[in-house]
Amino acid sequence: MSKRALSSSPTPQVGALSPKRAKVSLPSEPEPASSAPAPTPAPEPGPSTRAHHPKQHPKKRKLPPPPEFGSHDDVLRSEVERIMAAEGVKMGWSEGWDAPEGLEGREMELTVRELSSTADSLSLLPKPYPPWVIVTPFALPQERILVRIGRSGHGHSNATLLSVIEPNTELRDMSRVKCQYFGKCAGCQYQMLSYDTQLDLKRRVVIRAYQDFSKLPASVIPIVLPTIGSPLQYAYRTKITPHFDAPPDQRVRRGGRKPKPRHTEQTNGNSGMGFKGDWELRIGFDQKGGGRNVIDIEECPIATNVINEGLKIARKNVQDTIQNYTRGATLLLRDSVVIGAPPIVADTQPSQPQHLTPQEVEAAALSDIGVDDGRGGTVDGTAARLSPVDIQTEPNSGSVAVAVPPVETKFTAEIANLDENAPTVDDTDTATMEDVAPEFPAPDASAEVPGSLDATPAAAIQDAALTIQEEKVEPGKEEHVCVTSPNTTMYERVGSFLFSFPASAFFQNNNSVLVPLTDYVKEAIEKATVGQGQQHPTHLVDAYCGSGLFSLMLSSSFEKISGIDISLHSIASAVHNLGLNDLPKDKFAFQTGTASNIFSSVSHFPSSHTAAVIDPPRKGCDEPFLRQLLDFRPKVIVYVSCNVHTQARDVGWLLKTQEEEGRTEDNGAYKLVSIRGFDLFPQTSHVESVAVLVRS
Ligand SMILES: C[S@@+](CC[C@H](N)C(=O)[O-])C[C@H]1O[C@@H](n2cnc3c(N)ncnc32)[C@H](O)[C@@H]1O
Repeated sequence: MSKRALSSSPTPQVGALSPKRAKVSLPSEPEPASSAPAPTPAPEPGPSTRAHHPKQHPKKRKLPPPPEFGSHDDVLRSEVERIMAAEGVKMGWSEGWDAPEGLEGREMELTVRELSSTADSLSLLPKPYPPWVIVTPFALPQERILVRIGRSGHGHSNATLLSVIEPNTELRDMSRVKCQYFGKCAGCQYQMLSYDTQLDLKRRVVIRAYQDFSKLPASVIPIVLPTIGSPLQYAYRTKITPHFDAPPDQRVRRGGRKPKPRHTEQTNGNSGMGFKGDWELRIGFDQKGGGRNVIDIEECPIATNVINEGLKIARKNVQDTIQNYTRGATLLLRDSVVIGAPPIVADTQPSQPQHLTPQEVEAAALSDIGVDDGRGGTVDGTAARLSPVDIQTEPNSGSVAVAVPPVETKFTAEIANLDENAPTVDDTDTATMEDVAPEFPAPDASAEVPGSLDATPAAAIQDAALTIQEEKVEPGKEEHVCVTSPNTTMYERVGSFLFSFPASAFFQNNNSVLVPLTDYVKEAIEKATVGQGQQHPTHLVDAYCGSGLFSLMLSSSFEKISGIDISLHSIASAVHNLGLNDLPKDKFAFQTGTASNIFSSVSHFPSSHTAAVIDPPRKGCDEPFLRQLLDFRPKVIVYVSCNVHTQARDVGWLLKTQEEEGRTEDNGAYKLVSIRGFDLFPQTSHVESVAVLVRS
């Protein structure tokens, strides 16, 4: 791909790219909303259009608080401010809230200026409008597009793409699109692009993140290396969480009150289920820019085959029992390997609904990647409600609904902490392996107990809610099942290692790239030490270790390994995974607790011979952790993150703070030696970033 194809020229040379002028029909072009104001032609340049210039609002508007650092909205804010600054308009958070008058509801043609790190196209209103950015999903740089302008925000208005009048044929090829919902669903943004282009775009996201969010001078930021691609670009996701609403006439809030019907609710006049009024059950994901609208999704091509098979059955279960729901809920579907099991017979008998504890929600929601829905998901993804990859956190509940349809009994998918005896995770709790292992929840009698080598994994994986045997098992390959119950023990194989964890817990969602990713981390540590003529570190600190992915995958290179995670279940799994993989338990120490607690327990580790792998959730590390990391001074730090913006902030903090404290290269200051993206999320704008810091 030429560099120009992605460039951000304010006056794009559309003709030079000889784009076809044929209009591109999007596979799922949004229908014009009937309530939208009548389209108004874009103003002709000239004095007669002055009425469209922004006016001061007579009354002062109450501004929303600035977005959370590194969130979708924060990244968009930064990009809008950069474009406005290039147009001579400097904006702090309190400026730039007055959109040109009469813009909302207008249809107009625009030329896309560039693609944001949130995968939205950014255009400027044509002259004689004042500088004002229009944010339109699913359009590409230099394309001429027809949009309908929607709500405005800080320095910008959101728009719906109605058609691509003049496509960028260097980038866009609609025959690449594999999903019938593309262009509507909030999950994927990049299916029309070649995979190489996707990887280039992700590299650019990493570059911009370090430029704009690290506060570091360009001189200390190394050249960002090319993004490593995912071996699978479709059928890779091992977890999806579609959701649905309860029928309006059945909905009950906590306390028994009936909620008001939502204005955005779409009706078709034919529920076919005997409900009063017009309502249609939709089980799926958020519509991009569609408020709370859910798109009914029958299959998701980025999810594995076994998940798509599971989705069919889970959807049928919900359709057959929707009359029992008084609240909406979220389905959990995860792909698990079957370990040494006889074929598991599909059991589609629904069981009672299950709920996660707030601790499980925190661990799961904070650590998962969210898909941007253009409505401002927070850093931890919890506010990006209805996306394909989020566990849904119900407002004010602190728990997650997992829709396992009930039989006969009417129930409220009430999101309360039912499990009062659930183990609590206190920040100061630093239980040892022995402490946590017995508390691992054994969802059913056949479930295995961590630490026990006599477990019967095949039985443990039997999912009361739904198990589906994958139809075709290629010779030499393992069987997979679709797990829907949060307490079921999952299995994933990564290289020669086997990992188990409860279905409610965090595990990376693209298995196909985990060997390249963990190999890369291993080699980065080696390169930074042995490659520089030094000794390989003997000790490993694995902060935010989950169920032990990095600890186990890197174990052959270290003598002692210590891991910490806030999730009790993940730590119990990490301990159990040692046994599953025949690893010596005395080499490892896993503990539950907040990440900064790791340092007091590794004071005996020789810091000059210690490597630290840190892999926090999207919100990044907190300052107490970074402070102690800096004081502990491991020889190498490998920072892995699914949010490069918070990673850039944290790396910036480390380098700036050591400088303020008088560290230089001569007296052991860290140097940022490499940054590289990994594509764990093909077809989406998300990127995993790996930054390596080494001290002298
Ligand atoms: C992105 S996941 C990484 C897990 C693991 N490294 C892996 O790759 O499977 C982040 C992990 O951080 C944990 N976590 C979240 N907040 C934490 C905190 N304050 N202290 C320690 N762990 C935390 C979550 O439970 C989750 O397991």
